[in-house]
Amino acid sequence: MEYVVASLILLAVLVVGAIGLVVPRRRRRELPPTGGSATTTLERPPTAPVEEPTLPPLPDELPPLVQAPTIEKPEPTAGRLVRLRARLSRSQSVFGKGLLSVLSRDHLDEDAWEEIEDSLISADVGVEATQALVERLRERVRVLGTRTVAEVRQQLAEELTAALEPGMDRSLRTAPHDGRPAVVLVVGVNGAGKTTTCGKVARVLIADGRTVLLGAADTFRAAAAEQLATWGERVGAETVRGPEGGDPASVAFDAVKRGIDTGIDTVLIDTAGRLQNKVGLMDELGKVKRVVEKHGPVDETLLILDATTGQNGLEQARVFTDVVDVTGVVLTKLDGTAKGGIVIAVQNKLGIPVKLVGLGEGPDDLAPFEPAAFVEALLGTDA
Ligand SMILES: Nc1nc2c(ncn2[C@@H]2O[C@H](COP(=O)(O)OP(=O)(O)OP(=O)(O)O)[C@@H](O)[C@H]2O)c(=O)[nH]1
Repeated sequence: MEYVVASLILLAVLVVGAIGLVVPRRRRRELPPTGGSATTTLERPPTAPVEEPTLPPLPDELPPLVQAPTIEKPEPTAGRLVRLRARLSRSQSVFGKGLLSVLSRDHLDEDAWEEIEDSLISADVGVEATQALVERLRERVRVLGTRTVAEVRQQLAEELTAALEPGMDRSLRTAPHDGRPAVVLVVGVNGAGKTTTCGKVARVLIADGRTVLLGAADTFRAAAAEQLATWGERVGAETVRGPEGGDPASVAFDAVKRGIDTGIDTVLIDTAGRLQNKVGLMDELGKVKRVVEKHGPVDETLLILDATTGQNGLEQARVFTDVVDVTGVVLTKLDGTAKGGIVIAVQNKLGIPVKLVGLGEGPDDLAPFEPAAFVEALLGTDA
């Protein structure tokens, strides 16, 4: 019995001992390595001293948030009419091919002279101017007797140039004076090309080193002011605008004031298109001019005439001339008509010089008007 009790005690001791040996081993396997230490201290890994991030230095001028529009560099104006001569191709066929081929016939009888008159009238030269021109030409041909094509061409060119009154002053009064900008008022019927002409003239002036401000006195159409401002952005000219439907005279006044305050050379004022038979609108135009003139006289009032409207344009012109004292005509869209003779009619009837001609929709398709170069372009080189 004593042996049994002793064996049981020994067995119990062995079992406890065996458990004691096994459990710590299992625990050790489950625990993460402690580096020999019995206690696990959560230490951060050694770190380098925290440094403030260093920002690169700011540039003197911050780049603009919105990309500024690229300012365009227009072509020089000198010789533009010659460069754009091909645009007169429709008129060229009337003058160069039509007239010259008749004039070069061996015998110029009454029928031939009538044909010549008809061609000139259908090219919008106007009846009176045509008759005067044909009379002079007949006389020269009669006196000269024998005629070569070159001689006839020369005589026709001289007569056409004379009819264009080359002695007229065609300079644009755009230079600042008396400490204030020159003011140019741009007028005409709807769609004649006023806004486009303002933009083209601004380009020319800026290319010549002038500073320009645009006044959007067309307050009827928001799109018109927008169109003008776009031209301004493209060439680097500020545009003064007013609220839609606002008083155009007040916008024009503000534009000139701003031009004076900022020392601008030339202020170009674009007005709304108006029909010459709308009395209220014509009165309004008169008001625009009077209000602007509180700052000083308007230097140039340009009437924009669409060449494709032909003799109708002359009627419009007369009414505008009565209201605002037009100092120069810009004949637009000559590229789209066979009636280049309208230049002669305009000057002949109105006694106002054509100063500029529009020969396309492109930004540089505006040329100073030069009678001799214009006639050369009309007659063409191959005649
Ligand atoms: N072919 C041609 N088109 C031109 C010329 N000048 C202007 N135009 C075009 O004629 C259209 C009318 O021009 P605008 O400048 O808007 O005319 P606007 O007189 O200001 O018009 P409103 O403000 O409506 O009175 C546009 O499509 C121009 O591109 C030109 O010399 N030749």
